[in-house]
Amino acid sequence: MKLLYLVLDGAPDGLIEKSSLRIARKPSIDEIAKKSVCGLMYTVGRGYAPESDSAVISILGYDPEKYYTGRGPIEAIGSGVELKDFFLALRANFATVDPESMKIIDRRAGRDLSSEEARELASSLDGMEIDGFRITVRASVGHRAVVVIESDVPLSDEISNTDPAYDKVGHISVAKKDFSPYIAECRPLSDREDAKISAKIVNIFTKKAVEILDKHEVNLRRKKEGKLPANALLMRDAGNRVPKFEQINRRFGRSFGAIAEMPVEMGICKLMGMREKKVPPPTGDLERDLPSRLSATKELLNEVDVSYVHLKGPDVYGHDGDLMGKVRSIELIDSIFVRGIAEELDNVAILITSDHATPWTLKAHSDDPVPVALRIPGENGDGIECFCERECLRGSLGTIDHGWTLLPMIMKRI
Ligand SMILES: O=C(O)[C@H](O)COP(=O)(O)O
Repeated sequence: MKLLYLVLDGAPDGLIEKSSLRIARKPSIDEIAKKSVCGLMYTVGRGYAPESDSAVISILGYDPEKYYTGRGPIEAIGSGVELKDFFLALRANFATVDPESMKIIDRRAGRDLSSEEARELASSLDGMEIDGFRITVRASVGHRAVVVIESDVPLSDEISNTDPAYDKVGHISVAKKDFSPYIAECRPLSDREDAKISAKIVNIFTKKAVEILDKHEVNLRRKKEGKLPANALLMRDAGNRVPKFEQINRRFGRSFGAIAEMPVEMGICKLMGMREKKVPPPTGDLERDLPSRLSATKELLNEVDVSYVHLKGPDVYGHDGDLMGKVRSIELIDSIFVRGIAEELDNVAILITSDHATPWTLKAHSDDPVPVALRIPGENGDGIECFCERECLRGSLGTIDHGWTLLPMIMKRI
């Protein structure tokens, strides 16, 4: 039996009264959930407020503690950057800072940076040399970018983030509830010489980037237009190795395909050997974007056994603390995407879940468990009323402590 694996990025808000999933009018999703077995899932593990990368690796069946090597290399691959033998890759955000004090005014430069503006800004930094190391800077979607330090010798990834919103716990980065609003000094996390070198390059690059970006014509124009300048790069999740996954098709004996909107998810799916079904980059307007996701999914369902579809929408509103925006994004996913695909799913199992919670009350990822609904045609469901945290809490799947156990269990059932 085929499977549609639908991930609503950041949709959950936790077991709170005003949960977007509870408030949103989503008849198509709720209809599926009613016929599903349901539960709650800690996508990485209890106590982790994961980023999308470790969470997606986990819900695709791979323990991130064993496989995860940092977001940087994954974002680089998802952004089409060629990684040579020795490198250090970091996820970056174009952000707005006070260039004197390095105080962060907005971690995402107002979230209105166009991909064209980001590309122009990235190209002003791309190819910079620092102490003989060449720096590649590649813009991806909106405020997101990747920085790759190329080297002839191995570079250590044991360095801290300059983005204060995320902390490294081992290799895995977790969102912080509170943080000091300044660009953090990159620190070596070991006393090895190569960690000190990596940290030094990152700090020099960070300062040079602010000098160059603050004077860049794109930012002079943005300031004139009353927009925030994207005059800094916040960096996080350094990695010097590409994760090696057993190819997912071989692992589960089924063909997998992926539709995703962000380089990080596309990078993971590419590394697992999934067929990539490209869609236009998100415009920030779900009504405009969802039809192309829907048509691509209909095609993918005919091409592979398991279609992994990762929709970004709700996460953005969670980060911005916008409850009604988040509710609206879920309602649009329901009315355009899920209602549109429902007629194709008569003999297809569907799994609906999320990679992590991004509570609008927190404006960040949280360690709350995410709801799971698995509908297998011909099998009875739990009859829950609505796809949300509280209803799924009482589902027959119970609480799944580690997301990477879910897919292996499902693949045995369908
Ligand atoms: O949108 C993304 O890339 C991440 O999910 C959140 O990252 P940000 O907090 O840096 O925007």
